Amino acid sequence: MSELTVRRDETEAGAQPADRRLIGVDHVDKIFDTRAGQVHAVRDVSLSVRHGETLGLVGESGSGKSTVARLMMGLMPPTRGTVTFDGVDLATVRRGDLRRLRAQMQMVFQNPYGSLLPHYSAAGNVAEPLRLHKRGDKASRRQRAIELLTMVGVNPRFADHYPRQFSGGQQQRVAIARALALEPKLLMCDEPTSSLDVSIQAQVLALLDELRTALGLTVVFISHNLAVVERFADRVAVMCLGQVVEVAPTDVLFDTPRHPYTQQLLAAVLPVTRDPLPVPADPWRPQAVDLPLREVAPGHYVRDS
Ligand SMILES: Nc1ncnc2c1ncn2[C@@H]1O[C@H](COP(=O)(O)OP(=O)(O)OP(=O)(O)O)[C@@H](O)[C@H]1O
Repeated sequence: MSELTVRRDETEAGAQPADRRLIGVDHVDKIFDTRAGQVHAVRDVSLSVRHGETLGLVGESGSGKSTVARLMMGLMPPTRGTVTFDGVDLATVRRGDLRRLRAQMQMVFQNPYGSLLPHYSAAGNVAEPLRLHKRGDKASRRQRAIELLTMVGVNPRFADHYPRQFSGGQQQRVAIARALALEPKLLMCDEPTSSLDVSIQAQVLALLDELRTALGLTVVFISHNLAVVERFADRVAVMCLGQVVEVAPTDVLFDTPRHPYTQQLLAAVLPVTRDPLPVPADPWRPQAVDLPLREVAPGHYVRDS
């Protein structure tokens, strides 16, 4: 790791001192060139994720959540700005070092079946990252895969079953076991329960909850389901039209949402479980504005609109 370029970042809106950040996203834009023109998917996003914390990322479809997730994982470069992982600038890191860093960031996807290799058994799927990263021999990888399957609640008797032979919830457990195989620091969960039945969702969330505590994982949790985010995240960032419009500790954001978009988002879903929040008389219309986040209370940042 000594050859890695280490950036000591300044702090940013919603951020922590550099040494407490596992992920640092600083003034990042992402523009996609498409045949129909440019898509400005992410605009001046600054976010940090502390070691061991769970950051919830919410916002309507197309607001840029998955793009931010992919940028955080170094799966594509930002058009502007910097992304750091454990103090390392992902844009300047060497290819081999990036590969090693990527082992520390693993993703759990919405569709577990689509994310598993259909012709590999459950144990084969879980052992695959170990094989790719040349960890251990075949027997020890299988042994480790079986331990991981057991840890996530898959009966090792089914280790040689194929993904199609499992239920959706069990498939997601296998996918989680595979994500944990390389002992990552970061688990990027992109709608990890959206494709599952409600009762199964609760079980998978409980599992993720146990694992993050037991393994000290840092988690970025993307979800449309605000009730889940409220339960699961330590802090929440709200995205709209490619921008982060508000960041706050979860209880603060849900109790006192300050940005009109956040207020509308919460008002749209929360009356079922909480007292309804007032809907602004003149509903806020999303606009792509380039204004900085303002700190309205300690740790609570809002974009002026
Ligand atoms: N590879 C790409 N090429 C062109 N445009 C893209 C690409 N990826 C994302 N976009 C566009 O960027 C914007 C943000 O997309 P993104 O998938 O990040 O949003 P999202 O909030 O994750 O949405 P969803 O909740 O539906 O997954 C959208 O307008 C999307 O069409």
